[in-house]
Amino acid sequence: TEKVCHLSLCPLGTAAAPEQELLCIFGTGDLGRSLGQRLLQTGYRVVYGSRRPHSCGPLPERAQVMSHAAAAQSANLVFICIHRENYDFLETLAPELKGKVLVDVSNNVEKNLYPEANAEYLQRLIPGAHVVKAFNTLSAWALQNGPSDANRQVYLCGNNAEAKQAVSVVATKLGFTVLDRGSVSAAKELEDFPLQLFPEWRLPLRLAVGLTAFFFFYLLIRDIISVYIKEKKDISFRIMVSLANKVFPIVSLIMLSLCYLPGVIAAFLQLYRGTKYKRFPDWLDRWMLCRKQLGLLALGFAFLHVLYTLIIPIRYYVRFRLSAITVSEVRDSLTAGESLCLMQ
Ligand SMILES: NC(=O)C1=CN([C@@H]2O[C@H](COP(=O)(O)OP(=O)(O)OC[C@H]3O[C@@H](n4cnc5c(N)ncnc54)[C@H](OP(=O)(O)O)[C@@H]3O)[C@@H](O)[C@H]2O)C=CC1
Ligand SMILES: [Cu+2]
Repeated sequence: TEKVCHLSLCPLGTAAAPEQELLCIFGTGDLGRSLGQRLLQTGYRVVYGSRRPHSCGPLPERAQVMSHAAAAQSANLVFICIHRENYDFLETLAPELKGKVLVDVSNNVEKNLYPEANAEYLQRLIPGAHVVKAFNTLSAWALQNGPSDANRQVYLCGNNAEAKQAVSVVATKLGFTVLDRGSVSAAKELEDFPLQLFPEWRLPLRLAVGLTAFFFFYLLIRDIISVYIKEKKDISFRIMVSLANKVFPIVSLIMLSLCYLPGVIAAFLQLYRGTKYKRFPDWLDRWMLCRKQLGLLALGFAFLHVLYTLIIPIRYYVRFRLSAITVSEVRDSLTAGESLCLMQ
């Protein structure tokens, strides 16, 4: 209350702003720097813990750098912006980190690299601290530039409710929406998130590529190679536009039907079972979940079909114009020649 009074009494409001909270960041790498910059912009004070406090790379202005132990002691919340492979030294800091909230932001380069999640490993190294897994689904770039529509959510999990609360307050102040995923046993799942690049698109995309390849080769053999063998006519110039324009609508219609079919199957299944409160079989579940992607791909192929259909008449028109010009020029020169003859 003293600070509030002080502020309201000061007419210009310039003196003594309320003391800002001090947060600690271990590691002065890409992520540590971006996070620190963002925290400073939000109004926090930041202290870095580093192996080389005097010779680390460029850090945001107004941030302090100290040894790990000194930095840990000065703050209650420590972001561990270090790769899991280098966590082991943290064990020696257990006394300084006792009772602190440790935020594990780490990711792995592939799934199931280690038997336990990074956050669980960190908790095992420092049992006296409260580990919270958070921010790992964001990139350093997204952190530095602040939340965008695509990157608004911060997933977190941890065993200690107060620790989670403290981290979610920081995340909210940074402008993110916090999604609590439960206890630290959810950390494995959170660590796998960044490794799944658009998982729901994988199956539909493979299907689209497979269908396109299949119909392309089928039509190539049927329309072009067979004509070449039978009639010795080379119409390979058709491959680029006419043939492609046959493939697109076929693939588009198949994808569209695949988009609607699972809904119909599901409806029949529900009628057959006489209830809608029963799980669908796994294959149907997965199929239902990628309907949106199937539909969007179908739309994409239909769009290509429209585009190519518009291109073909333009091509013919240009060819027609060219031949028309040639014909009229030949005719002109002929008539000119005739009149010359007549004059002679
Ligand atoms: N970069 C990104 O976009 C994202 C990164 N992450 C995670 O953040 C963590 C850090 O990533 P990033 O900043 O990119 O990595 P960097 O390699 O850029 O930085 C890692 C930092 O860790 C410290 N460090 C390195 N080796 C050791 C060691 N043997 N002992 C102690 N400290 C060491 C160093 O800091 P110093 O020299 O000061 O001690 C170094 O700057 C990783 O776990 C990563 O998975 C998560 C999401 C996104
Ligand atoms: Cu068509």
